[in-house]
Amino acid sequence: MGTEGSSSLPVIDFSFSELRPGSPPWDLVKSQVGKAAAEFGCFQALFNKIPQDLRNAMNGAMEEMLQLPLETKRRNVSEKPYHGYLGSTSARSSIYEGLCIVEPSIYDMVENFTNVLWPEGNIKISKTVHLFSEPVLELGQIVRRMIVESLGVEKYLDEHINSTYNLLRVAKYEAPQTTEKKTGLMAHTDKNITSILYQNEVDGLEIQTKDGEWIPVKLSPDSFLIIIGESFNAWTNGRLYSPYHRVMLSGSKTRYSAAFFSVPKEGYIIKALEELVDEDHPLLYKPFDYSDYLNRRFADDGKIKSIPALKNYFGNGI
Ligand SMILES: O=C(O)CCC(=O)C(=O)O
Ligand SMILES: [Fe+2]
Repeated sequence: MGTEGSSSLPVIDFSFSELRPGSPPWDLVKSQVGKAAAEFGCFQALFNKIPQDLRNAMNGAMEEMLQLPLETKRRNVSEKPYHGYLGSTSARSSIYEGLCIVEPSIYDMVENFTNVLWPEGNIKISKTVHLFSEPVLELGQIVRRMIVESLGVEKYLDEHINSTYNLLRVAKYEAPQTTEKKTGLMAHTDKNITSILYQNEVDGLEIQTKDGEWIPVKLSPDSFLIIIGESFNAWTNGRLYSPYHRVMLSGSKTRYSAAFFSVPKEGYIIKALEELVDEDHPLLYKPFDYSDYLNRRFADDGKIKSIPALKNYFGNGI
C-alpha cells in the first residue's frame, strides 16, 4: 500500500483500467481502502482519469474565481451554513477564502454559481468545473462502495449513496511570505461523510495520526486526498477514523484547493448500523440529524473551535 514507516500516509492506486466491483483489482484496492480508512481515516488516491490539460484548466479556474473582487465573491450566498463565500473568522485564518458550489456534477448548478459571479456568464469556467467534478465524484462513489463492502454491510449501499449530496468548496490560501509556517486553516475534523481534496502544486495540508503525530501531505499532481468525516465515523460506529487536519503554509506561493464533500441530505438521521454495534463496539453516538448538528456547530463557530463537537452534542457517554 506504499506506507513508508510510521510517518507517511497510505497511497492507493486507483489507476486500473478495469476497476469493476468484484474484479481482482477491485478486491485488492478495496482491502487497502478499508485498512487505510480504519487506521488513518485518510489516504492519497492515485487517479489518472483526469488529463493534465483539465487539471491545468481547473487550477486556472480556481485562481480566476478567487481573484475576483471581494464584493463579487460575497454574492456567493446560501441559507445553509458553510454553503457560500467564507472569509476569515476566528476559526479560519486571515489568508483563507472559500467559494461553494452545490452539486458540481450537475451543469446547471455550476452555471447558477458562475452566473452569480459573472452575470454575463462564464462558459469556460462552468465547463471546466463540471468536467473536472464528474470523475472526482465517481472516485468518491468507488471509495464509499469499497468501504461499505469491506465492512460487510452491502445491504445498506444504496441507502448510503442516496443519503448524500455533493458540495464543492474552492479555497485560496494567500502566500504568507514567511519562512515560518503560518496557519491557513485551523485543525478540525470534517463533519460530513467523505471529503476529496485536490490542490494546485502548493502543499500545506497536514493530517494528524491516531498517535497525535502531524504528517505533512505531499500530493502528486494526479492524486487526491480522501478524508473520512465524523458522520461516516458515526454511521460505522467508530470502525472508520475521522482525522484532525489543518493547513500550514510558508513561502511565497498562493495555495488553491478544491474540496469535494459528500454531505448528508437535509433531515437525514445518522444512526450507527446495528450490525456494527456489539459488546466489543458499544454505541458511540446517539442518532442525530446532520443539519441539526451543523446548525449547532455554526452557532458555536469561533467559540469551540477544534473541540470534537459530535461527542459533546451526541456522545453516548463513553
Ligand atoms: O484546503 C485544504 O486542503 C483543506 C480544506 C479542508 O480541510 C476543509 O475545507 O475542510
Ligand atoms: Fe477539512
